[in-house]
Formats: sequence, structure tokens, C-alpha cells
Amino acid sequence: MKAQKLDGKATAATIKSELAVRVEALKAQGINPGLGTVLVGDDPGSHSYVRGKHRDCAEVGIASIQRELPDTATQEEVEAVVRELNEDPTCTGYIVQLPLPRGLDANRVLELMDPDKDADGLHPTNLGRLVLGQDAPLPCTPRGIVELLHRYDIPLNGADVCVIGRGVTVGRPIGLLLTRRTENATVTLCHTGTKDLTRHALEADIIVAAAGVAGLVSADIVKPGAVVLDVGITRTEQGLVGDVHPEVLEKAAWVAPMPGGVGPMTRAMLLTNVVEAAERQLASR
Ligand SMILES: NC(=O)C1=CN([C@@H]2O[C@H](COP(=O)(O)OP(=O)(O)OC[C@H]3O[C@@H](n4cnc5c(N)ncnc54)[C@H](OP(=O)(O)O)[C@@H]3O)[C@@H](O)[C@H]2O)C=CC1
Ligand SMILES: Nc1nc(=O)c2c([nH]1)NC[C@@H]1CN(c3ccc(C(=O)N[C@@H](CCC(=O)O)C(=O)O)cc3)C=[N+]21
Ligand SMILES: [Mg+2]
Repeated sequence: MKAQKLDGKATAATIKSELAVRVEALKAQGINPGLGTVLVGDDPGSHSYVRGKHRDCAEVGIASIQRELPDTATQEEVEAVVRELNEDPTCTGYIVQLPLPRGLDANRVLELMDPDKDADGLHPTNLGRLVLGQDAPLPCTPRGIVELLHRYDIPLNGADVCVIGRGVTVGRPIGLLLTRRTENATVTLCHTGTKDLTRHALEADIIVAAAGVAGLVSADIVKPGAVVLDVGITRTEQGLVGDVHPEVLEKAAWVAPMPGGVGPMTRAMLLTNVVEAAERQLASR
């Protein structure tokens, strides 16, 4: 048996064409959505992600606002850029690319953002709204994963999901989305303190691998016919490597590969958050 592909690249292309229509409608009513990115330092990975985000914006007709700071930037300098984007009427939503260089306090920066302009859904207010079930921008990677599963009609109602990794961008928030009544999954959140990862993974109908450990999910910890999403990314000399070992393709029913799975969906959800923020702006004026 060979797993079928959860094609995030193709699904993201569909979502982008849907968004382009909504952007046109907004523009016809005088609202021009714009995405800002704040990039601090010279991490090549971060630069490449941010470039990709601006390419996506161009595709759907969203304006790009780019702010770059050297890795010597002070906390005050980063915060000044955040204040500026909070006030900028052409900036509908923005992200601060994480991680920030050592010595900068990411939480203080996130806290300072206008929660209504938080395109990542990572502002404490928006994470709080998610916990309370209130309308808010949702964290992009978890939302992308849920959207990908929905578009392939993978059943979530009652599904046992094993999430590997409790990072703030992926593992920690995805349980909040999957356990909403509308999704109704049962989630086990694993991390380095988990006693028996194999047991939890083997029981799961769906595995979300978001640890950032190359090849962590081997075929022997996957139940035959499971759905496996490869979120983790490790940079090696041979290129980017996911958390899911290639042998899993012989065991699982569906795999979201890295690349071509969750990454493009993350970017499509960032655009979705910006379009939705613009639509909320229109509705409230
Ligand atoms: N494709 C995409 O769109 C995206 C991909 N990513 C990638 O996803 C990965 C996770 O990102 P992020 O959450 O920010 O990373 P973090 O480093 O914040 O979190 C990684 C988590 O994995 C856990 N972990 C590490 N090793 C193991 C192990 N052997 N067994 C079980 N758990 C383990 C850690 O546990 P502990 O807490 O105990 O240390 C930690 O909770 C990264 O590789 C990142 O590059 C991130 C965002 C988007
Ligand atoms: N504030 C903030 N928000 C983020 O959403 C955020 C962040 N910081 N910091 C870093 C992580 C990582 N991340 C990715 C997004 C897309 C791909 C992606 O599109 N990947 C392609 C491959 C890309 C390539 O080949 O370089 C794919 O999987 O097909 C990957 C990783 C968002 N992150
Ligand atoms: Mg992190």
C-alpha cells in the first residue's frame, strides 16, 4: 500500500484563487488589504519564508509591507516598528517572523501588537479568544492543517489525534482547534516529557508531527491506515527534512508531505486571516 498525498500545494492554490475573488470584492468597496512582515536578523530560512509570503500576496492582490531590521536591533527598535504598523491604515494585518534573534523578548513584542491586526493568530488576546470560542484570527499552521483535512474529507469527529510537539505556533494551539465541537477530535499532546511516545502514536488515527526532529516518526510507530501530517522542518546540508520518515508512506493511508503539505497551507491561512480582517473592517464601518 502506498499512502495518498494530502496535497497542500494544490489545496493552497485553490484557496488562493478563492481569496483573489474576495480581495477583488473588497477593493470594489474601497478596502485594499495589506500584509506587513517584520523580519529581524539574517536567518536565511526566515528570509525565504518571508519572501514566499510576499509572493503569495502578489498572487491574490494583497499589498505587501516589508520591514527589515538588522540582528543588532534593540527591543525598542523592534517595538517602534510594531507601533508604526499598528497605526498604519494600509496595513490590514501583519506578522513578526519568529524566532527573534537572541536577546529580544518575543512575548513583549507580540503583546504590543494590535490584536485586530494579528495575522498569525498568536497574540495573547487571540489565543485567549480561541480558548473561549470567540471569533478571532486563528493560528495559521493549525488552521491550515484542519483546513487540509476538511478539504480531503478526512473524518475528525471522534478521531484520536496524536500531536507531537508543544511549540506555540503548532502543537500547543492545534489541540484547541481539533477539540472544538465542530471538529470533535480527541487530542493527545506529546513532548519530550512523554513517557511512551510509541504507544500514543500507534493508537492514533491521525498523527501531527511538529517536533522539528528529522525522521522522528518511523513506520513502526504508525498504525496501518493512519493519516500523518509532516509539519517539522530540519535544515540539513542535503536540504529540508521533515519529521516523518519516508518509510511511513508504505504504512499510512494519507500523508501530508514536507515539502508540499502543511507549509503552503500555513501561508494560505495567513492570507485568509488578512482577508478576514479586511472583511471585518468593512463590516464595522
Ligand atoms: N510547515 C509549517 O508550516 C511550519 C513548520 N514549522 C516547523 O515545525 C516544527 C515545530 O515548530 P515549533 O512548534 O515552533 O518548534 P518548537 O521548537 O517550539 O517546539 C518543538 C516541540 O517538539 C518537542 N519535541 C522535540 N523533540 C521531541 C521528541 N523527540 N519527542 C517528542 N517531542 C519532541 C519539544 O518538546 P519540549 O517542549 O519538551 O522541548 C517542543 O515542544 C519546527 O521544525 C518548525 O520548523 C513551524 C511552523 C510552521
Ligand atoms: N510569526 C511566524 N509565523 C509563522 O507562521 C512562522 C514563523 N513565524 N516562523 C517560522 C515558521 C515556519 N513557517 C513556515 C511557513 C511555510 C513553509 C513552507 O511554505 N514550506 C514549503 C517549503 C519551503 C521551502 O522549500 O523552503 C513546503 O513545506 O512545501 C514552511 C515554514 C512559518 N512560520
Ligand atoms: Mg518556536
